[in-house]
Amino acid sequence: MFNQNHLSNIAARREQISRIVVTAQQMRDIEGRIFAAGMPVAALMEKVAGLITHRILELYPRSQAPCVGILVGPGHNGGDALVVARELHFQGYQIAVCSPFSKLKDLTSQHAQYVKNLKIPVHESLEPLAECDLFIDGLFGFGLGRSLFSPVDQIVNQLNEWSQPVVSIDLPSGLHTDTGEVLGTAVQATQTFCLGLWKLGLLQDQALDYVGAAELIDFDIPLADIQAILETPKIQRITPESAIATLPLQRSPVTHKYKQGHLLLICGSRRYTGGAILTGLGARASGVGMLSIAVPESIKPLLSAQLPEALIVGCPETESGAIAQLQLPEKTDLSSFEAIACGPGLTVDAKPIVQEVLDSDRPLVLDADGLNILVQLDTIPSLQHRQAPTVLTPHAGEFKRLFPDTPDPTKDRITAVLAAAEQSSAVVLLKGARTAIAQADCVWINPESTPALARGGSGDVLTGLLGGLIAQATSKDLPLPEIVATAAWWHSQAGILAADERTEMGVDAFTLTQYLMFVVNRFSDFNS
Ligand SMILES: NC(=O)C1=CN([C@@H]2O[C@H](COP(=O)(O)OP(=O)(O)OC[C@H]3O[C@@H](n4cnc5c(N)ncnc54)[C@H](O)[C@@H]3O)[C@@H](O)[C@H]2O)[C@@H](O)CC1
Ligand SMILES: [K+]
Repeated sequence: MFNQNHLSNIAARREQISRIVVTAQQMRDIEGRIFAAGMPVAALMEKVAGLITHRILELYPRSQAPCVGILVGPGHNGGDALVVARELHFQGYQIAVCSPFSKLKDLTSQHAQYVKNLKIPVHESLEPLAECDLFIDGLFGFGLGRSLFSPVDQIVNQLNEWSQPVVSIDLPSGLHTDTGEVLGTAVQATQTFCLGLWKLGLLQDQALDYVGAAELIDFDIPLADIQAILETPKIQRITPESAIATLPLQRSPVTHKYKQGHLLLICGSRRYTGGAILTGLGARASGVGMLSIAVPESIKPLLSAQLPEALIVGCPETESGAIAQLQLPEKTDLSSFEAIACGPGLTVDAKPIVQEVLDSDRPLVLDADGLNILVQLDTIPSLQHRQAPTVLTPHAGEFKRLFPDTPDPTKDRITAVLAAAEQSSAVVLLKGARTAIAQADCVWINPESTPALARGGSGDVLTGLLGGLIAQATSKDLPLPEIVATAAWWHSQAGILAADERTEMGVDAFTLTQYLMFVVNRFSDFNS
């Protein structure tokens, strides 16, 4: 009987699976449970390779890629590749195999034997595959334990030089499964079919030049086996569903502006006026009920002209044009706001202001010069004194200044951001191509972005957006790191949308603010 419930359970499971990120060891343990439960290793390899073959038939039809070169390593990644070789052979592709290892795991060796018996040519070197239109990289998967050495490193370098399309099975051979580090050399894939669950290394910035378009091949790992293994750190991919679920999309029919959150932005200086405007426009897009923006008195008219709906608070300024002192309207103090976001364009001359907001009992976002001043005030003790949550939004340079004692964020961003969150008790958002957000022992990774966002002012937009979301969320009791994750996702999706329409060169920070609302519109169905 047709069971609608069963189908929606399958869809929900797929979505859950797409959020999970694993290390090599976790994958090995999960795989171990499946095999211990009775799934034959060979059967699983057949299933996975069948799914890969199916995608290759769709993406690279025989008419476009008649001749396919298959690179085979010693382990089960090589076994997968040999099954794909066999199946593509039966579909009429012309196949040539390069298998440079003399010793193969048993199952891989059996597949190699059968492929040879089918008269598919198997070579030790790559040269005979020079005329192939497409390559399948099955050299190493999550079992790679050390740097590539001769002759495999030369094979990989030669393959990269040929610049033909390459499909990597599980991950590009040569990448560390957890850190994404290049171990000697690595395959530059056009497409990576990640098997079963997302491997952490594919979501690390340093891997991105090698991964190409990444796609998950879901082979129905039972959720119970995953849950039995995954403890901490818990690493999650942000999905449209998870992001949209945290947005304050629905308002009560009877409400008023102060019930929709009141955000205080503290930003700008005579030197940096644009940062304040962009932060304000980011906050505007968040839908926040009330927006107050504290700036130096002399730039108040500029802000008022750009953000007529906001309450612009002109403050006394230093000789250099930074805010000298917060001068809030009568009967208002910092506790009047649901959230404070502070930093863009401040200059480091606004040090007393940052001290004041750190001392407040309000949720606080610190960015840009707010972070530079925090370093001067001594990061960890300043944060540990806080009575309310703090969100820090550094890029890698600011991160290193804030947290000199964590692992290098350019080598392993996830370990670094986890260490920073643990040391500071703050929510730390480490900006990058794959922005990572950590609190305690949990990390959220934004899996999609665009280099179009590598542009002055786009971080200011994020600060405003984030502040506005936090201000709205406090009344709704939503978990803070998930709101931060949503802001990061929303911001990057707006960049993607804008770049699609205007090219990557066309996404200046002001334009970005204009695309934010379209993202919610486009994805709001995910919430129903
Ligand atoms: N996890 C799963 O449930 C599944 C895994 N499968 C495949 O199995 C793969 C993992 O298989 P394996 O554990 O056999 O690992 P790999 O196939 O990644 O390779 C490990 C083998 O390479 C050798 N090796 C490691 N580093 C080397 C180096 N630098 N130079 C030379 N040799 C080196 C190891 O001694 C070992 O024999 C996955 O990536 C995936 O492709 C699939 O077959 C089906 C399902
Ligand atoms: K591979």
